[in-house]
Amino acid sequence: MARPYRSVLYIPAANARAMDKARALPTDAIIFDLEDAVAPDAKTAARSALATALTQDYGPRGRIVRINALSTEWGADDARACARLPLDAVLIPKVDGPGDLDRVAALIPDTPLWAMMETPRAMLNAAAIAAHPRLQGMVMGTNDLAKDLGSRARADRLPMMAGLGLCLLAARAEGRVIVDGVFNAFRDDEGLRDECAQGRDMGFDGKTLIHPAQLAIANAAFAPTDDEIALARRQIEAFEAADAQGQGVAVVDGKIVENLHVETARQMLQRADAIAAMAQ
Ligand SMILES: CC(C)(COP(=O)(O)OP(=O)(O)OC[C@H]1O[C@@H](n2cnc3c(N)ncnc32)[C@H](O)[C@@H]1OP(=O)(O)O)[C@@H](O)C(=O)NCCC(=O)NCCSC(=O)C[C@H](O)C(=O)O
Ligand SMILES: [Mg+2]
Repeated sequence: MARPYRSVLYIPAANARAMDKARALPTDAIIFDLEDAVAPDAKTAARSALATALTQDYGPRGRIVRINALSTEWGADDARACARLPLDAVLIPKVDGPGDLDRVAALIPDTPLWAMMETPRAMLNAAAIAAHPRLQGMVMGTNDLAKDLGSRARADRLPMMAGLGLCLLAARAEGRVIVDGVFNAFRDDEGLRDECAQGRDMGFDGKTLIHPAQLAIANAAFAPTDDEIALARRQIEAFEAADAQGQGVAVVDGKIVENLHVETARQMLQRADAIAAMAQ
């Protein structure tokens, strides 16, 4: 069963207390961050603290490590350290194209790779990045993207829409996971709820988060609701009954249900099962 990624919490790898605390947090996955959340003079200590933290049990939570870019003085050592650590994926920042994945893949033979989608060039190369054979997931880096675009922050995220849409199309074309960017105002619950709803409507699997207070909102926003689950069950039941009578279409609540809707309904039930399994 595919793992859910409703909530993906960044934790600075320099913060041993927060990494320990995360073992009990209701997050689907964790990004242990060696990059932007760690100051330059704390990079080496953070790498050691991360190695210690990863000896602990994180239960069903996905363990993703964001390394520094290979163009920095820390990137290659980060990648070599990750090759020896128990983790589920390595997240590469500032990816511009598939060559950036090749270079990290050469240092880390087996672990799945994820790409930060946060440069204008990455938006234009999204299809090639998504098609890289080692890529498992994409994370939107909307802060860096806004910086490079020179765009203004807007509640409706209009300036982000072209990039978000291109990355979603690319990820879905290749069957990759894709997680939305962070919401910086971590005490603004209403703003976060709105942005999660927008990301969910667009098709993202979940949202990256910066504070534990954001977890419950993202987990709720990206999970199927009880109504959606009930409707999915009724659609499957109605379609199977129609199919048994040689008909290719059923009607539920005044709307047609065809094969493709049943596929969506089954995927939704699988997602609900995967979420329920996280809670056990
Ligand atoms: C934003 C913060 C600096 C706020 O920290 P703080 O002031 O300590 O918050 P609180 O006092 O409310 O914390 C309460 C307790 O929760 C723990 N905590 C806080 N944040 C986390 C976390 N992320 N994971 C786990 N636990 C966390 C505190 O330790 C407190 O615990 P306790 O002491 O037991 O009471 C801080 O939240 C933070 O550093 N957040 C992460 C920031 C980060 O990782 N930034 C980089 C990723 S975002 C990014 O790079 C975007 C992307 O690349 C782009 O371009 O868009
Ligand atoms: Mg960034």
